[in-house]
Amino acid sequence: MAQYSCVSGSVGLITLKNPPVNALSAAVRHGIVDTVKRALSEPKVKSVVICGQNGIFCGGADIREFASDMSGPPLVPMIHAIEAANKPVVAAIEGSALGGGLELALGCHYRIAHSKAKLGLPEVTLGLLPAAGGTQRLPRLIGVPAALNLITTGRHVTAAEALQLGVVDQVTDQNTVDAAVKFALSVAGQSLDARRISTYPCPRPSDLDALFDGVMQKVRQSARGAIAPVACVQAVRAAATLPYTQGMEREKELMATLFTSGQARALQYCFFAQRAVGRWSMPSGARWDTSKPRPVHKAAVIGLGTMGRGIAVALAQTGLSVVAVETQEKQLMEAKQAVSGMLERGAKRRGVAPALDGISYSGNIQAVADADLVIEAVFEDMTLKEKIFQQLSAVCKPGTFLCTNTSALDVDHLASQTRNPELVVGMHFFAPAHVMKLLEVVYGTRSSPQAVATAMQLGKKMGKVSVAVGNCRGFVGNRMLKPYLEQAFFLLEEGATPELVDRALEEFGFAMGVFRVSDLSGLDVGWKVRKGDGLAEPEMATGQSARIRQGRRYSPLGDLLCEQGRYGQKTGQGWYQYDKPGGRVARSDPWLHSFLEEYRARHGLVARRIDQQEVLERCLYVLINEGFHILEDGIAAGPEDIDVIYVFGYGWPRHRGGPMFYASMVGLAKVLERLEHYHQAHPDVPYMQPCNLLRRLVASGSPPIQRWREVIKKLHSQL
Ligand SMILES: CCCCCC/C=C/CC(=O)SCCNC(=O)CCNC(=O)[C@H](O)C(C)(C)COP(=O)(O)OP(=O)(O)OC[C@H]1O[C@@H](n2cnc3c(N)ncnc32)[C@H](O)[C@@H]1OP(=O)(O)O
Repeated sequence: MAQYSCVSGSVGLITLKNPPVNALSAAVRHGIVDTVKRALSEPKVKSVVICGQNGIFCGGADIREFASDMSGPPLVPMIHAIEAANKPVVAAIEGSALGGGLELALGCHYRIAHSKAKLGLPEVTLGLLPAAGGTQRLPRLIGVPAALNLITTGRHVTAAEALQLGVVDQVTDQNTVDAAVKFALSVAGQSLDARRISTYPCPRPSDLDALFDGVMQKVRQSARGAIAPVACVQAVRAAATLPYTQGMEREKELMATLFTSGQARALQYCFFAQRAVGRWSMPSGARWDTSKPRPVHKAAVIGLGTMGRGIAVALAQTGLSVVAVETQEKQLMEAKQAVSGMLERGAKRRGVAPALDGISYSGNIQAVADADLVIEAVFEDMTLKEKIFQQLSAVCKPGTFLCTNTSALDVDHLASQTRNPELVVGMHFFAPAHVMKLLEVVYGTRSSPQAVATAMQLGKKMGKVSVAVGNCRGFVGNRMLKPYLEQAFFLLEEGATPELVDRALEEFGFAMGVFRVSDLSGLDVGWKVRKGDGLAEPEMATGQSARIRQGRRYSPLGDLLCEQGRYGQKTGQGWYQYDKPGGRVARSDPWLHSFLEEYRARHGLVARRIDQQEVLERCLYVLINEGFHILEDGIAAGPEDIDVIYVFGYGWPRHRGGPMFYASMVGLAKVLERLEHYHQAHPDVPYMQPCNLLRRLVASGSPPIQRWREVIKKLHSQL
């Protein structure tokens, strides 16, 4: 709703009220229409101020309404009526003015922002475009290049940048509503002819075609198949080439296509999923709202390899006091330099002072004695980790939380090495740890809710999207990756090439296909794991047993490449070839193709034609199937947890919503049918056997993803 009052004798003050972000719900739009009418009709009112309650102007249209029939006054005529008013209307922007909120402000005659306010048109991140005149007014106000940048990226700008760009007229450190009322009093009675943005001519850059062609090319490249950024460019082009009314028609037309698209549904699902994962729960019933985190002032990192360095940087950037421990002297010296460099570069980018003094270094584990929380980040070697957890348990002050950055190992086993297993949790960061947004917080059977709450809160403080998950081999992300990688290898055996598989996955929207990622992260990483699991032994790569291990189909292709020293980018050769060791541009490698042909001949495999659809179905559906197992096992509390992990940690295209959402869009019955089909064709691949939960969901009519938790709960109660 919107509340109306008359202040300072002649200013009509309209306050948007819809906690928590004053979204423009139908009730709020009704309120605005009514209160604006009232302000304009009251003779004593000479000017108007629009503000939002509780320090936030407006978070835009109410995204929850998009799923239902949109009723209530539409935004476009509402904003036109404000712009057409014959009394000055001033927007008092505190907190955020985003999406429809900024479009509302652009319909006002003046905009005054608090210095801490953020403004933006983030519709593109929801699969939409600013369709309440944003694509037509913003370029008229700040020029085409700047408008294109804001609209196609959806980025939020500070009040200072907004002032510089010309989005706002004034920035204040004082009470924004008071400043706006004072301003409104000063402009009462003045002509508004030059204040209606829709009447401005749109500045036309001389190289208009070149500008739009360049932007369109860049946008298409980075969009990875997302349609909204492209529509945003088309809408701004309409502003630059058509009269305002026709531009508005084009904006509406483009929005109509986006609004009902699957991509918009996926992106809006991601928006809410990202927030839902913060409301974590554990099978014990412990929850986010009943578990109190303990404050962490001092944190420690053990092991300063790539992961440890990134974690130390991320902790220091949060403002914590950090102790970084590395027992190998040479590595410690190198790490000191590397961490300082990372902190300096990060600080420069953010325009702040580097937190160099926040970190102290030591070669002795005793240095962590007074830390509130320790993150172990040494090699993936259980014996080494066991020793460290025993030492930590002896060295640390009572109550210190002991966390492991393992990406797959047993958190319960590590906890059993300590005196207080309830203080142990996994904090699985993704490389590079100071950049990647995802954090898996892994609770073991004995982890206390307080330990989980503390790790989740620390993750949030570090700017991570933290997801609480249960303990199993690979947790959620890496567990699901295993069958996906396995299928990619099998496809090569059956006739595909790395290029074909990668192209299918990249056209689907992944930033990189599976083989390019493997070259980037190093083939030796997986090789080491497979050796540890007793799967990869040199003598096993030949003869009858080469393609069967532990009773199931196995592909030794990755092992064979490693045996040849082809570790990927770092050695200049992997699934592709590179100019030199460390080179980044992947080129098709004739050697690899001959190697695959020889391999197939050796094993009596006849190459067949494999199309992109088979690549996608096999790679993605086995990954999704494992996701259903994870839900069935209670390792993830809901599909949102899995989807957020895949979008933020594994490059799953956000406009496809995450693997579980994607499955719901494809149709669960179809996913089941294809898995059954492939399992029949490949009975020696257990990952293809459809999960019971998937069958159950299909049997119960494939409910929408928002209702899967009910089916899962029922399943768990029957076990
Ligand atoms: C053909 C039809 C034409 C229709 C025209 C429709 C026009 C659409 C234009 C738009 O305006 S689309 C919406 C654009 N706005 C946004 O994208 C902003 C989204 N919100 C945010 O970025 C942030 O929430 C915030 C405003 C910066 C505040 O951040 P903060 O960290 O303080 O809080 P959150 O945890 O993010 O949010 C709190 C709570 O509020 C919910 N919420 C936030 N924004 C909206 C919204 N616009 N609509 C509905 N709900 C919103 C959020 O989901 C949280 O609730 P939850 O229960 O925890 O999920």
